[in-house]
Amino acid sequence: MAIVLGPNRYGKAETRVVRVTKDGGVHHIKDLNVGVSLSGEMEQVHLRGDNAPVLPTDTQKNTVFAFAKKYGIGEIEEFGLLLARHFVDSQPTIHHARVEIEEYSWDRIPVEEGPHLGLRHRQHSFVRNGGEVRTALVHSDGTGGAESVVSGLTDLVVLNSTGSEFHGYIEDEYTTLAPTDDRVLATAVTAQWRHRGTDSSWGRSYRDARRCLLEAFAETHSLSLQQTLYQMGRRVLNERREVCEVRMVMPNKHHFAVDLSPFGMDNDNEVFFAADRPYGLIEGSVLTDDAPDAPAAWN
Ligand SMILES: O=c1[nH]c(=O)c2[nH]c(=O)[nH]c2[nH]1
Repeated sequence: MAIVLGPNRYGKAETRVVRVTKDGGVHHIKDLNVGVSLSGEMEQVHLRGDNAPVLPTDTQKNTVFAFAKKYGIGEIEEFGLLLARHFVDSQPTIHHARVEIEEYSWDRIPVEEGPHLGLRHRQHSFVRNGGEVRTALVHSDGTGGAESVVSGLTDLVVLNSTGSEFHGYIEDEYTTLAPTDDRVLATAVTAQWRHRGTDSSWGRSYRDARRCLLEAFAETHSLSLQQTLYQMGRRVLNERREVCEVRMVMPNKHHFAVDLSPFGMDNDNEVFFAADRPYGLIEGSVLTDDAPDAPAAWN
């Protein structure tokens, strides 16, 4: 029996880099969490501990900081491509780079929240935006080689307080769920969308895709979260032709109407118990029929 080395990769996970760009007194902030993962000719390090082909993960981390200074941080897809191409192009032993980025957004402290703040402070004081996190996943075999870009977001928390039904499902001997023609539908959307190419107007594309997800969630009269998920993906694909596949993960954040009859009160879908677990977990992808197969893009 022979034993061989299987697929492997290595890198520095979760480098937290904050880049402040100073335009006179006006500062801008980019706050990222960057994961780098490299693969290539790594037999000898695994088999013999010979580190000759290894670009240390410490160096990978330093490269993230150095590139933040040297090139600044624009759209995260762009920064991901820049890093991924650099690792493969500069190191003969590295054949593939995967760069995963999360972006946390900061807002300037708004006038309503800090009416007494002077202009100087408004230029360099920020409040963390508690909303969703923007994401990017880039794969590159180097400049001119195979590449893929997947954009996305996590934790986009949305709720429809009506316009949602759920009935007509299988009823077996264990079913207790009552059918409903009016319920709260809430979820925390994780969505990722795969681009056909590697040069897009990343910022515009992101904002539009996010808007499509929100509009479709709000506008779909839902008979199930599965149906809503499909409509959300469909909307992105219809409006953003540079995107060919959308994958979504949506927990059903159940809101149960509380029985207030013991207190002599009715409850016309006004008071809910927001359960945190267990929750239904709805996952699915929506793609165009000409979407090229690209399982590696999601790796
Ligand atoms: O939108 C829903 N989809 C389901 O599959 C499901 N199952 C369930 O119990 N409630 C719901 N809601």
